[in-house]
Amino acid sequence: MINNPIIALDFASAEEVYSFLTPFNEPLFVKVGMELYMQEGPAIVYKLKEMGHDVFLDLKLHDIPNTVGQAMKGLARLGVDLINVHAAGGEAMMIKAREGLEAGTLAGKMRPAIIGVTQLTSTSEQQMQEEQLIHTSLEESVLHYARLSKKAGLDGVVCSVLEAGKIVESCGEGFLRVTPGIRLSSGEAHDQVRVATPSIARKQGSSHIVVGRAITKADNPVEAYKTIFNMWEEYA
Ligand SMILES: O=c1ccn([C@@H]2O[C@H](COP(=O)(O)O)[C@@H](O)[C@H]2O)c(=O)[nH]1
Repeated sequence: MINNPIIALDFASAEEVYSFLTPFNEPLFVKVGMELYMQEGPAIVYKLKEMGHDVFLDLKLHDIPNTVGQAMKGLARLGVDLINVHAAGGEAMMIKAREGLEAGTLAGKMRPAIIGVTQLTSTSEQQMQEEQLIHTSLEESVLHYARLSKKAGLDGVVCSVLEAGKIVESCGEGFLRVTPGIRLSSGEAHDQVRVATPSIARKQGSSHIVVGRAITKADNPVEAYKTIFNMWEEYA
């Protein structure tokens, strides 16, 4: 799996995706999230793979173990490169998710890497404590979910840049730290709380960054992508 910045294709239709991607003229690492998948279904994923892009299918599954396992078995057929579940679903759910992916992956193909969402990058410590009734620091909660994801045999986690370094120390360099909440220093945070620039992400231990609006809403998305790519690569 390449480690180029992952572009979040948060669009409402396939047409918008194609017109966004046309000026890039190169294979990218893209993310299909709930907004796009709920509108366009598996067809958009097949099409992006056919176009030569790496695909992160960000559906954040969270249900009972059997349901998630069976869903993953079906999703494995799409041939994506990276997929995720909510670590809050628990160890048994994550094990079933991984086993479902293994069972559904077509012969001769690699199973997608699977990662657990720890605490969303839009969550603050205060919100976590008050709304989830988790009485520890946000960092400790993220680390707990990272260790649990590793125990369940997952390949890494979604976390913010702020926790990435501690996860390397605790789970090792080979365990993925996929970090959304990426902004240029001049950029608006929008609904994100735990944010950082691409350079800080690289220095603090992210293995991958996910970037949506800083690219998709830029006046010149190709230029914005190049800027972010260069900041990310500079500290490799
Ligand atoms: O904790 C999480 C998990 C997933 N996301 C997703 O990443 C992108 C971020 O978009 P921006 O426009 O760069 O804020 C978006 O698709 C989220 O669903 C996340 O932000 N945080």
